[in-house]
Amino acid sequence: MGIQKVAVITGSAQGIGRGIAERLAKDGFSIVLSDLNEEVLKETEKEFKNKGVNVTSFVGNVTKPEDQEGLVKHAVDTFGNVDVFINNAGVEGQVAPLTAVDPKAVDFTLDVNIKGVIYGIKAAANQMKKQGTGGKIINACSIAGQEGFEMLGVYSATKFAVKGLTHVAAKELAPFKITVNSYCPGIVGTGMWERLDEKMMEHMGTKKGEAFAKFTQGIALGRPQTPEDAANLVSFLASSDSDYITGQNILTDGGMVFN
Ligand SMILES: NC(=O)C1=CN([C@@H]2O[C@H](COP(=O)(O)OP(=O)(O)OC[C@H]3O[C@@H](n4cnc5c(N)ncnc54)[C@H](O)[C@@H]3O)[C@@H](O)[C@H]2O)C=CC1
Ligand SMILES: CC(=O)C(C)=O
Repeated sequence: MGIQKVAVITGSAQGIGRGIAERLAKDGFSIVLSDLNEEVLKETEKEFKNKGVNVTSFVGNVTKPEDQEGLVKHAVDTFGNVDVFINNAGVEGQVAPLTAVDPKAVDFTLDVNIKGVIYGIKAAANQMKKQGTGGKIINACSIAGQEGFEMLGVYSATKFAVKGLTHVAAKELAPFKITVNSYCPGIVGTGMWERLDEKMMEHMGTKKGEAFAKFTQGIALGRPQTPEDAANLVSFLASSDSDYITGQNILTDGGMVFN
């Protein structure tokens, strides 16, 4: 193999982001992990190092443009360049009908899920343009970016925004051979769904585990998704096999939302 390509993944201390980082490491990338949660991030970095992965980490908040610039700078200082940048970090925010949304929760969810992706695209694309060798920007969308889900109105709106940003960035960056796509997972058993399940207890009158089970019943393939399932798609989007694909928001949900 030639020079190792470099992949940066936000929100990669745990959950889907960690699964993506593990897969891209197996695919031969040098890995830049990044997260707000320093403790879990450092533990994950240690585990990757113990497995022989060429890895570094950066503590950062995706809502802060200066952190996104710092993340890219850290990747370049450590490994020389950025080939793939994955805007994975996201939050579920409040679970509530639109008649009960809390303005602070709205701001928080929009900040992380929309502004975080905008600033990530900006920092990554400017670096890739400077390098002049193209690149791949990959965003975390969701089934909720393809169909609105009740009680998840604000979250759904942010994921529809990610879908739109993916279209725009793909058009603007195509002249520089930078492709921009998103992965749209379904019901993935991570910390996010543990919290969603708990928050839904209040509004749906469910017991622990019941909301997750109810949503899972809607999956044609009959099982919840794993981070590895989502990472399989991201691996393809990060590879040269996806070179002729841009501006697409691709479902990986076991058959839940049908386009
Ligand atoms: N879990 C699911 O069922 C689905 C998740 N997604 C999306 O996939 C992405 C990853 O989700 P999960 O791994 O399930 O979530 P998670 O909550 O398990 O992990 C998210 C990670 O992002 C980090 N993070 C949160 N806010 C951050 C910020 N401001 N700056 C930097 N890091 C931050 C957290 O510390 C955490 O390590 C999110 O964008 C989510 O919306 C999409 C569809 C389904
Ligand atoms: C977390 C998420 O995107 C859904 C709809 O499950």
